[in-house]
Amino acid sequence: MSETSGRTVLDAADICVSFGGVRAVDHVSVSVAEGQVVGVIGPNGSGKTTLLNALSGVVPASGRLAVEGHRVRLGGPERSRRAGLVRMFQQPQPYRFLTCQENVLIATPDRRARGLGSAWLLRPRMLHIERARWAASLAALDRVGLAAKAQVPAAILTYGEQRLLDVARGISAEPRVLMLDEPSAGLNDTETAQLLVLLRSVAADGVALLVIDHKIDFIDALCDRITVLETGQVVAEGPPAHVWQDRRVMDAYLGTAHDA
Ligand SMILES: Nc1ncnc2c1ncn2[C@@H]1O[C@H](COP(=O)(O)OP(=O)(O)OP(=O)(O)O)[C@@H](O)[C@H]1O
Repeated sequence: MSETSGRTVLDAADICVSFGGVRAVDHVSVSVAEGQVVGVIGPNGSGKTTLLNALSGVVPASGRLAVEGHRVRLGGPERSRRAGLVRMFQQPQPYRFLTCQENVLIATPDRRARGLGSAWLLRPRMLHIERARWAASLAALDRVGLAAKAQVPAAILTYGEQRLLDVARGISAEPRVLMLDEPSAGLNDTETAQLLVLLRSVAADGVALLVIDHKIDFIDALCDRITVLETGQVVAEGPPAHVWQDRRVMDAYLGTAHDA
């Protein structure tokens, strides 16, 4: 793990989300550089998922969002997606009756020329593009260790494999920012360690990662920086070693043993 000094890819400032009288996210700012992994931790109900929802455009939010220096208007999932934000959910969400490869293929950007002219006149080119998409989908499955299961239905994968399939789909969507909500949930220690290596390799490709998780060892080993939320507000931020020294974080995560 190293703290990168790449250019900023995700820059979110002053993000606020309210549900009726509840301010779920309260003036939260977070930025992630190219190749960097930023963790978001905090107690249940502290606003972590809602922050990701705001950045993905699926809940009404105020504040400013920029991806690679380009402003993205909040509140539109398509706008966030077009800007390069890709979101993975708490529960793996494969299409259960499609094969693993088909699951990845439908997450792959489709750059085919459209229209009747394209369909016929550009046929050789389209075939070439389709072959490349199929090869890329297999490469993504290989990268997460699922190449041997490319042709089996997603329904028969274990829970851990479904998570890996989700990561393969995320990578194939060519994200600039990959946002993961509790990716290690339900994984055993070996699977969690494999996921850590995989996510670091995705970051090494230059993708900016924003990761919510409750497993502190996983977050500590994975992240370059950590943002800690409590009741919707940032209460600590910085490299892991700095954040773990924060008294509020110690109280919340390490109990009161440090007082002894
Ligand atoms: N759609 C919604 N409608 C009303 N309130 C909501 C909604 N979504 C979240 N909340 C509230 O917003 C606050 C933050 O919830 P959120 O799910 O973002 O927390 P979290 O930190 O992700 O929690 P957890 O770790 O349990 O997933 C909570 O008080 C929650 O009840």
